[in-house]
Amino acid sequence: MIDVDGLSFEYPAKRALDGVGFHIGPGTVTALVGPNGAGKTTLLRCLATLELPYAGRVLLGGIDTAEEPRRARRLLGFLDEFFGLYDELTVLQCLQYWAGAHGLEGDVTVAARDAAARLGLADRLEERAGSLSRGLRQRLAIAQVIIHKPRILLMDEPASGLDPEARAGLADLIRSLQADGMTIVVSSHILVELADYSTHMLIVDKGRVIDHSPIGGAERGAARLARRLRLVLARPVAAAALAGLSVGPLDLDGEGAAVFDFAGSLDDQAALLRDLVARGLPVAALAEDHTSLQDQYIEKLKASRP
Ligand SMILES: Nc1ncnc2c1ncn2[C@@H]1O[C@H](COP(=O)(O)OP(=O)(O)OP(=O)(O)O)[C@@H](O)[C@H]1O
Repeated sequence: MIDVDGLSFEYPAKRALDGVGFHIGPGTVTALVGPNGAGKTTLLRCLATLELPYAGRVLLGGIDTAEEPRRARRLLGFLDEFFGLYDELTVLQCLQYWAGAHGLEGDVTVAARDAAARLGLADRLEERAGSLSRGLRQRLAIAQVIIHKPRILLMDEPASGLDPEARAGLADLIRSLQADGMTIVVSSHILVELADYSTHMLIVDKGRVIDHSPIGGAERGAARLARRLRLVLARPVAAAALAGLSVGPLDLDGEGAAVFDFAGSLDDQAALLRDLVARGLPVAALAEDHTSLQDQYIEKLKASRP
């Protein structure tokens, strides 16, 4: 759905992207991560046709963005890190305006109300955008860029300024947009949250792609079949004590912890826990592993540096 080849971009005194290439499949959610100044925003702006690369190609749904930018833009929703709103308009008017600007057919008010409801803004329709709090402005900006149900959604730091409840709401929204078939790229520094909904991680550093891989093993991929679990034992045990488990052999580290992909249901997870306890193992925890994305990121970044 997104194909990038040999992409380079330079600001007057800085090469921000240097021969970037990758392929993003349809229906995936890609976490775009990297240190400050790595080139994430520049990359998203090139994908969104807002910057013209000095070398390389970007294809969106097979459309070359340099040759047919207007056609490519119809596939796109883009949330800029520093977005602007029409402060004098109400929430409803902002959304009606964007629905009209995208040439939506049918009743723009229905589309506007629908997008507002998805972002928890249904009771704010008559408030002026200029009077909204930072987090509510962020939600309105997101509603604006999904109102035309784009096939590709690019978001630069969408969680910044959102309170914890709204961030959880954003994760739910991203999952539901993915379920609608949208291909999504999200740049963020909050890896624990990205792990909640991303299927792939694309790491950039110093304008280059360091790594691009599915999160939690290839079989997880877009279908999110497997979850990553972390087992923690109160003390290390002999490998033989873990033989014959339904998940196959587990590789305990020196402190008695193991991280592994688990394709079963929550009932299967409960059965695994019962099995571990029945074996007399000192189980301190068996839960979804939310730290692994951060660990993977740090490891891959370190490995890429001399
Ligand atoms: N308008 C600009 N003019 C000159 N240099 C720029 C400009 N915008 C970005 N840069 C430089 O290009 C490089 C990439 O910046 P970019 O904003 O794409 O990084 P980023 O990964 O999004 O960073 P952050 O995580 O801090 O938002 C940085 O070295 C930055 O200083």
